[in-house]
Amino acid sequence: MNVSPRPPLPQGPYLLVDDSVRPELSLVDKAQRLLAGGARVLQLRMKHTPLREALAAARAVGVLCRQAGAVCLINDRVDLALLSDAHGVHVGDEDLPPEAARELLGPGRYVGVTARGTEGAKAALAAGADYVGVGPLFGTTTKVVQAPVLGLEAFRRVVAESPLPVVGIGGVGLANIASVAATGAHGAAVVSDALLAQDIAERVRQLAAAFDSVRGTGL
Ligand SMILES: Cc1ncc(COP(=O)(O)OP(=O)(O)O)c(N)n1
Ligand SMILES: Cc1nc(C(=O)O)sc1CCOP(=O)(O)O
Ligand SMILES: [Mg+2]
Repeated sequence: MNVSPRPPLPQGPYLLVDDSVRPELSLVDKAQRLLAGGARVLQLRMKHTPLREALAAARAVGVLCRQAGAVCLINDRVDLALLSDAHGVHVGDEDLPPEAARELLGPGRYVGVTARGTEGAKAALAAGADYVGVGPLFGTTTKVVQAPVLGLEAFRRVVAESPLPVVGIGGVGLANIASVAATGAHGAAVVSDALLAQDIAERVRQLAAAFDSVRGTGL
């Protein structure tokens, strides 16, 4: 029985609204395009945006997500999540510890945590997380990650052993999202494959269709 006051995070593609990819597009524009394609989970990742602009973007994207019925998560910043009434945060090793994020956010919002393996996933559960972002699943040029690429087989083991839903991240795109879904992963986080597409909304539809084509088939 799910006794959590938070509904489970929607399954499938998990889209990042990242300020480092397609910087010529505003964060709000990116979010609108992703949501137009049916994105059900957005994470605002704003590593290069001044804090005041980041707060404004978080508030605007939060409104768009609520209108679309999508979950809005803020990368790193619990303060921005609270001020923008976001649905939650995603934190990693360099951010507030998940226990502190949970303390500030209370039981009604999501806390996602980065894990590099099964032990990290178990620790995240103990710290009050709702899901783990596990990567880098494949090679990525979006971020320099100080951890080895897992590959599908190691990732599959983490998914099988994790006590929390797993969202794979790093190099995920249309070419491989079905194989990520086939591991049993709850979600697949995508940055560049969606934002660099000529038609971002159409790419999100294609990503969701590819994920859904595997989900439930036991492949
Ligand atoms: C879904 C998801 N998983 C992992 C990460 C990485 O978060 P973190 O380790 O805090 O690194 P930065 O994104 O802050 O560079 C993520 N953002 N989302
Ligand atoms: C933000 C981030 N975190 C990662 C991790 O492994 O922790 S990989 C990553 C970037 C993912 O971008 P793309 O989908 O363009 O490969
Ligand atoms: Mg972080």
